[in-house]
Amino acid sequence: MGLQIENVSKTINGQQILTQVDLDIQAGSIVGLVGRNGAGKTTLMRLLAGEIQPDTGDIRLDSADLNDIFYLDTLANWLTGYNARTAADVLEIFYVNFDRQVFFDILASQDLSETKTIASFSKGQRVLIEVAAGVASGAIYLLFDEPLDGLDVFVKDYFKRLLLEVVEQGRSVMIATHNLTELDSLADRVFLIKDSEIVEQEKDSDIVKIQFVYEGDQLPSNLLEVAIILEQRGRVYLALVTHGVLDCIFSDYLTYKFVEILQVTTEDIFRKELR
Ligand SMILES: Nc1ncnc2c1ncn2[C@@H]1O[C@H](COP(=O)(O)OP(=O)(O)OP(=O)(O)O)[C@@H](O)[C@H]1O
Repeated sequence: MGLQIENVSKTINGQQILTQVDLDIQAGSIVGLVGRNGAGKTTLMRLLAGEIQPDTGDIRLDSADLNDIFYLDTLANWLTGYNARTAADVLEIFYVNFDRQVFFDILASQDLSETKTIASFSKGQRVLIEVAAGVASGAIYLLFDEPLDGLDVFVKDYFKRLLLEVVEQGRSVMIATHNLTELDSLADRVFLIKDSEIVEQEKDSDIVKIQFVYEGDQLPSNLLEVAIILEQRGRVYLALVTHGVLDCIFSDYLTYKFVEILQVTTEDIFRKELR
C-alpha cells in the first residue's frame, strides 16, 4: 500500500538532479523532504505529481489514479487571479472528490474571505489557501512545497492540526521544507537529498548530541577527529558524537565536566550530513 518510488533518476538540461531514488510513502504518514537549495526537492515532487517523467525507474500508486495526488506547482502563479469561490470551481474539475464545504470552512476558520482575489492575500494566507485546497481536494497524497514558509505561530499550529486530521483519515502528506525545527514535531520520517541521492534520516541513529565543559586549553585532537563541534562558548561546547565516543568522554571525568545529553534534531543531522 502507498506511493512507491523505485530507482528513479532524473536529469534536467544535462544536470543529474536525482539518482536512483527509492522512497515509499505509507498510508497515514507525514514524510519530510529536506536538502539544500537546489538539491532536487521540488523536482521530486513534480515527478510524483506526474508533471515531469523520470528518465529511469518507476513511480507506483496503489490506486493507479494520479488525481489521488494533490500538488500545486508554483504557488506564486497558482490561481492567483481567482477568488476562493472561483478557485473552488477550478479545483472541482481537477479533483473529483473536492469538498467545497471543507475548503470554505477552513478559510472561514482563518477569516479568509471567499470573494477576495487570491493574489491580494498575504504570502502566508496564500499558503493557507493552498493547504485548504489540498485538504479539501480529497486526494490521498498531499505534496506541499515549503508550506511552513511565512506562517505565523498560530497559523502553524492550525496547519499542524489540519495535518493530523488528514493523517487520521489514512491520507499521507509530504512536506519539502527548510524549516527543520518544525519537521521534528511533524514528520514520521525524514528524507534528505544530497548529491542527487536520497537517504532516510534514522531517528534512532548512533549519534548523540552533548553539551559539556572542557577544562583543558584546547579540545584534544582525537576528539576533534571524531566529533562535530556545533558551537563553542568559552569552555562550553555543543557537539555531535557517536555513542562510542561518549563512553570515552564519560571515563575522562577530570577534563570533561557537566556532560549533558541533549535530543538530536533534524537540524543537527542536516548539519552533520551536509558539512
Ligand atoms: N526546468 C528546469 N530547467 C533547468 N534546471 C532546472 C529546472 N528545474 C529544476 N532545475 C534544476 O534542478 C535543480 C533542483 O531544483 P529543485 O527546484 O528541485 O531544488 P529544490 O531542492 O526544490 O531547491 P529549493 O530548496 O531552493 O527550492 C536545480 O539546480 C535547478 O536549477
